Amino acid sequence: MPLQCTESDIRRWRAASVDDMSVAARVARVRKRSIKTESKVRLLRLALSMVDLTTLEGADSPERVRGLCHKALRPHPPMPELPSCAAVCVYPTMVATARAVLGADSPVKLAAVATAFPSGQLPLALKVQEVRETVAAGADEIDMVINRGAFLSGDYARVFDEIVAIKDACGPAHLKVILETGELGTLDNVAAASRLAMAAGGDFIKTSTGKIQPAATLEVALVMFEAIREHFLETGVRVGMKPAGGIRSAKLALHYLALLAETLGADWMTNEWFRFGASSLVNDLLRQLLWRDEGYYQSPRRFSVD
Ligand SMILES: O=C[C@H](O)COP(=O)(O)O
Repeated sequence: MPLQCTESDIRRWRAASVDDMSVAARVARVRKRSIKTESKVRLLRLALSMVDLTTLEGADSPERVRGLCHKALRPHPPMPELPSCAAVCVYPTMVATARAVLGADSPVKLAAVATAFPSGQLPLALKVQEVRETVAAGADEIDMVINRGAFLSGDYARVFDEIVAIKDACGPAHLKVILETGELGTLDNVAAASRLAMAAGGDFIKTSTGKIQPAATLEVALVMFEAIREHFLETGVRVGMKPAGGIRSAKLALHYLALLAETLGADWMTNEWFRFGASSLVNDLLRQLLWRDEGYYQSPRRFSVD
């Protein structure tokens, strides 16, 4: 029997209420924090190990995806001691190509967006079929989008049931549930959608597709961290978090990690439980790491294209 939600669950999610002022104040405090040199190097390396290196363009080609996989495996070949990225994230049509480069037991996971990414506007049966075929082609992780139309018109049960069906279609693959927070309008809605997605079985909750503005923000991430913390306290189930879209600087990545550390703590400070969805963050992390090593910033031309 598939997981079901009750009227009382829906009432609880709908009642989610966020104090926007206190969220803004906490984010402002984190932005002002400075991080000491040694911790900074450690955190830059950690951030590198947490990147889902992403390409989601109509112009994606097998060559581009192969290059992305090599970059994720070894972000800067002259420094083989650097960690690999957590995953590559591609469209379903590119999964077989990526798997051929990564190999069977890769340290870099293979994530694919599915469920008619980014709009999600396809009948559920076709979304389920897309997910099954994408996992069969070799994806370790599926990044699905929620049905925002249903969510915003108040049909929470439909959003819940779709996530349950997609989770079932994932089989052994991990499921990340993209809320597309830039379309949800309020932080209250972000909190409600986070709770709903976790209750429906999402292994991760993810902010955005990267196709809608605003994408990830620290404010939205804080609300989602708090929802994850409450879910863990209530159920004992740990859920991961993936801010995605618009995270391009090492400085911003470190702000996310500071917020993560003070909200969810050390247990979440690993790529098992936290990822950055980003197409062009890696080179700025590398520039900062090499600056620490060599004392000056490298030209972006020194690195392969993100
Ligand atoms: O999931 C990841 C996003 O699509 C990447 O967005 P970005 O190109 O703004 O880094």
